[in-house]
Amino acid sequence: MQNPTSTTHEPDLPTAAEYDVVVVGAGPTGENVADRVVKAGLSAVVVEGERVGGECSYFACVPSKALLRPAAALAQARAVAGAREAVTGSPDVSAVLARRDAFVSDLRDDGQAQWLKSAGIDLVRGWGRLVAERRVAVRADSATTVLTARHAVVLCIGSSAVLPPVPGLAGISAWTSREATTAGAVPDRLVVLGGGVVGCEMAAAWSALGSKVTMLVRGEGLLPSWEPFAAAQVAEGLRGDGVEIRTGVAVERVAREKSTGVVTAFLDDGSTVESEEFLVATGRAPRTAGLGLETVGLAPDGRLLVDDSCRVTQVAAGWLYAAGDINQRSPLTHMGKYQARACAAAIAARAHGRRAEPAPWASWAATADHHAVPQVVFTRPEAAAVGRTEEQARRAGLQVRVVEYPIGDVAGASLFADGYRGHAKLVVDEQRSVVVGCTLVGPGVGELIHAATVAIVGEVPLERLWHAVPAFPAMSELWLRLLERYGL
Ligand SMILES: Cc1cc2nc3c(=O)[nH]c(=O)nc-3n(C[C@H](O)[C@H](O)[C@H](O)COP(=O)(O)OP(=O)(O)OC[C@H]3O[C@@H](n4cnc5c(N)ncnc54)[C@H](O)[C@@H]3O)c2cc1C
Ligand SMILES: NC(=O)c1ccc[n+]([C@@H]2O[C@H](COP(=O)([O-])OP(=O)(O)OC[C@H]3O[C@@H](n4cnc5c(N)ncnc54)[C@H](O)[C@@H]3O)[C@@H](O)[C@H]2O)c1
Repeated sequence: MQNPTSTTHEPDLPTAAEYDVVVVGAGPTGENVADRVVKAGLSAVVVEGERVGGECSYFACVPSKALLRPAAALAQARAVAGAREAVTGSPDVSAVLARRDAFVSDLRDDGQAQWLKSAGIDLVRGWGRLVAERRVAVRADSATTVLTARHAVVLCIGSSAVLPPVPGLAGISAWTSREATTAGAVPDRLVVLGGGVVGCEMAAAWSALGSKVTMLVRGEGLLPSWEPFAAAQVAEGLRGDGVEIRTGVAVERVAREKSTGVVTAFLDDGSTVESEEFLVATGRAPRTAGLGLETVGLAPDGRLLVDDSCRVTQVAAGWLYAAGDINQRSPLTHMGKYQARACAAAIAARAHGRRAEPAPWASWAATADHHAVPQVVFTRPEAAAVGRTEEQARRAGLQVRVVEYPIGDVAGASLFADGYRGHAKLVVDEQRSVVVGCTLVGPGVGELIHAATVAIVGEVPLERLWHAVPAFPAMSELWLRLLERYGL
């Protein structure tokens, strides 16, 4: 559409600029919204307060996987006779950290900023704040820029770690996922509070690099929203690597001894745990504080409710959107990028005068959020899931049938690793004869889960899935075995 217009006033007055779309936050979600609307012929500016690329690129997905991969590669080689003999020693810590640093570009965002430019997207650095309908003020270096959106403001500002109200926590320089993914040295001992995905992955990563890790978990086990067998096998893997997992415990207070730097956690069972570092991995919350939501009639720290096109339903006139972690629908990078594609399609369609009602599976509807959110936990063994667990499917009132299979019995798996251990569970909606959920645990299963995503999204009847023949001897022959066990 039109090119952005901009007016520069006296130095102490705000600079004003107008775009079709103003995106706040240049994480994976914001970058994709901007890219897609520009490709659709609209003008776009992205506002970023920290680094272009967001949490994912520097403090989350990328560095955590870079930390985890070397130990996984070693374990894979050690699982194959003939290769095992060539592998000696343990991971080279400084090489692992150097590779991690390279993956996060030493925390510099020049490359991603350059990509924005090459994609025709303007960048305004600074923290954005809503100041009125379709207006975002950005303050940086004592100057303020006011950006006006002709069609849409899209909030893609992500989430930040939640610190629970544990007495003493504020005074011990506790790690959050940011420190856990960027640390430059291996702590002798690390305590991890929380048994979710961050807790499990960081326990695996730092334990493999030589830290003595203790996980403090308030519930009965790890990964509470996963199939119990998957959580149990991840716990078994962590324990096998020397991680101590203490379940059913709460931390009453923490303190760091000044002279030694040692942190002591005092638990509700009367025991204590000491460590050099203490990682809080107890979930994340949207970064809505200070965003100026009240200036457009929303509660200042309130939850943003969105429809399937990510349009905020509490705001009249439909100009405000929220995509990615901020809307709490599916807080994962790939789902944020998916929402970005849907949201951008909706904005572009509406800008061109179409209603773009978010009907299920329309290109402007993030329908998969409700049915097929894949996730891989990169522990050893890996766990991968998509769709509903058996319990979730039953709670949803579906007529459920479950099929399970030991992945190690698949020829491809036994060739992949000697004595391969893994397990698969398929949840079938009997009424429609379609897969609604799948959970896999075992080495390399992260690469197998997409087949289940395709089956769920495509609502492929099992009788037709039968004709999707997996190659021999690949691990994906698991699909044949599952369908045979189902009775086909
Ligand atoms: C340790 C860890 C590991 C993870 N691993 C994975 C994984 O393997 N796979 C996966 O799919 N997901 C993973 N996640 C989740 C993933 O990081 C998030 O889902 C993803 O980053 C969300 O993207 P986003 O664009 O919505 O937000 P973010 O990546 O958080 O980006 C938001 C951006 O907005 C900016 N911003 C915020 N407020 C403002 C403002 N007012 N003005 C201007 N800019 C602002 C921020 O600086 C940031 O750059 C992980 C998370 C953690 C913590
Ligand atoms: N591989 C991946 O896909 C990946 C990796 C890391 C993070 N992530 C995403 O990042 C987000 C954050 O992950 P996370 O692990 O921090 O959150 P989470 O919600 O997955 O897990 C938090 C855990 O902390 C526990 N907890 C909460 N309050 C507590 C307290 N006061 N004391 C003790 N335990 C407490 C919860 O019971 C839960 O088990 C999630 O959306 C996750 O999916 C994804």
